[in-house]
Amino acid sequence: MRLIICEDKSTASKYIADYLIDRIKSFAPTPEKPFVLGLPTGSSPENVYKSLVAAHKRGEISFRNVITFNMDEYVGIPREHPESYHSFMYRHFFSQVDVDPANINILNGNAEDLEEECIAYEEKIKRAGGIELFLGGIGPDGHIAFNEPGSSLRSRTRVKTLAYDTIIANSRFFDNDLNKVPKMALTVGVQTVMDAREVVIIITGPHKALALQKCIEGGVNHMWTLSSLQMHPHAMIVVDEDATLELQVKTVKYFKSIEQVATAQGFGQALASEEFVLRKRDSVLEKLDSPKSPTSKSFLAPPKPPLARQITPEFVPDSMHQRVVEQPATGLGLDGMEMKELPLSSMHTRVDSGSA
Ligand SMILES: N[C@@H]1[C@@H](O)[C@H](O)[C@@H](COP(=O)(O)O)O[C@@H]1O
Repeated sequence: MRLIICEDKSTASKYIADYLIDRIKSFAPTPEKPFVLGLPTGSSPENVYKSLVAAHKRGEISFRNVITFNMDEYVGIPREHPESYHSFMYRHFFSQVDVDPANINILNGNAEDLEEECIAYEEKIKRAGGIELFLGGIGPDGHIAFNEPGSSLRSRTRVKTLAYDTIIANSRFFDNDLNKVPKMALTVGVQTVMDAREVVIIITGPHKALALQKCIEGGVNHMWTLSSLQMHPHAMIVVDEDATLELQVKTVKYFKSIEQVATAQGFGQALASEEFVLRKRDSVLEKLDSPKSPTSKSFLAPPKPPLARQITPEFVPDSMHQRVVEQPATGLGLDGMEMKELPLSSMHTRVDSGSA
């Protein structure tokens, strides 16, 4: 893992925007070989989008051959709602760059079948060749996308009920009214993020310092879902100084020193070769297209027949003894034991009357 410590939020955002531009340019995407980019919402990436838009307007970067997959979306608020993640993305990014609308993917929180929507999303990511780079932010409780504390680290795209902390944190976008904040969302899973070839996370502000500390210095733990990144071969967390407040001095020194050495030696993120990635992508597509491949619907449990309620039988009061089935006298007693085996002696005869 790399931890890039920047002076403040705007430097951190600029660092990420420049990094993304370099990555996309050196990938040289084409319609046949698009760059697949995972994207977040939230206040943390806003300045990243601003820098990307500015670079695009200066003619420095094109998103024509970029396919995007957003991390999450609320369930049950209209797409046009100003706080839906659809609106956020169009406002801050998509409407200002040359991304092809057909290449934009955002979960539909109003889908008729939410479960199917999530399964189809996972399959779409696979068909696009997997995510090349997933950009993300975190909540103050260390959640990534909407993978709240306690989420399985193997989770995939699904419906998620939001944690109370998240509802409080996000109420600032809903007139500080908890009742207006949606209580559920669709989100990519921790494993969906982990499957990306590279993950870049932005964390800024003192209110996220504890989460950063838990995620970097603590163990891999489902209560701080970002900590799963410890298992990712190409993870980079970009932070401002304030976010490092809870880290040990030696942690900060270590990460700063490895970056200094990397800069001095002229190397950066060491990713697997492109050839390797393309080979892997082809084998995934082959599997998906094989007749044995589970289609989206077959991941679901077989449809259950509708609940048929039996008509309640008429209640006819009777006396208890009528319900006892009369047994023919067989000479059998309890549990089919022959009567003669039962020790039917009176208690006093069983008392050992031996010496007093
Ligand atoms: N689902 C989103 C997360 O993807 C995002 O990382 C988080 C942080 O938002 P902010 O950057 O505004 O603190 O907000 C929401 O919970």
